Amino acid sequence: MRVIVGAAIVRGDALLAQQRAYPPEVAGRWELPGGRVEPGETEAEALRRECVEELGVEVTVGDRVGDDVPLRANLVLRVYAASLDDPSAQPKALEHTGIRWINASALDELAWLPADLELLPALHGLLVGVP
Ligand SMILES: Nc1nc2c([nH]c(=O)n2[C@H]2C[C@H](O)[C@@H](COP(=O)(O)OP(=O)(O)OP(=O)(O)O)O2)c(=O)[nH]1
Repeated sequence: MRVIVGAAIVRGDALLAQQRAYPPEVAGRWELPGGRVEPGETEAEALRRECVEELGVEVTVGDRVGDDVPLRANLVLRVYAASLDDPSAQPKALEHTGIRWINASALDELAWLPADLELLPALHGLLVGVP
């Protein structure tokens, strides 16, 4: 089983989402930072690497969020909570069209990738009770 890892980065009352620039079929859709786990990497290492590549920020990886979402044969999306090592850091869209910090009320309105829609209840759970 191969794994795509995603980071649910929460700061204050908001979750970071990024908008895909490619491929054309999914350009404009929103997703969590992350990507493929490379050989020899742990899932947390892959997430830390992807957050540097995609956002230019260092993160600490926490607990799993939700269940694995099947993407295709032998491939799943697996999400972990994460936080910015420097809470004042400004993540940048280095490989994406843009990023947004979204609060619970806007979570359901974004044009998420289909797999991410299945994670919305779990992502809401992360933002519940956040002041
Ligand atoms: N990163 C990420 N990928 C997701 C999410 N939801 C979802 O269906 N995917 C899919 C889209 C892609 O088919 C795959 C990850 O592609 P990617 O382009 O981010 O990963 P990568 O950098 O390792 O891939 P590549 O450039 O080597 O092809 O997982 C999500 O929330 N975050």
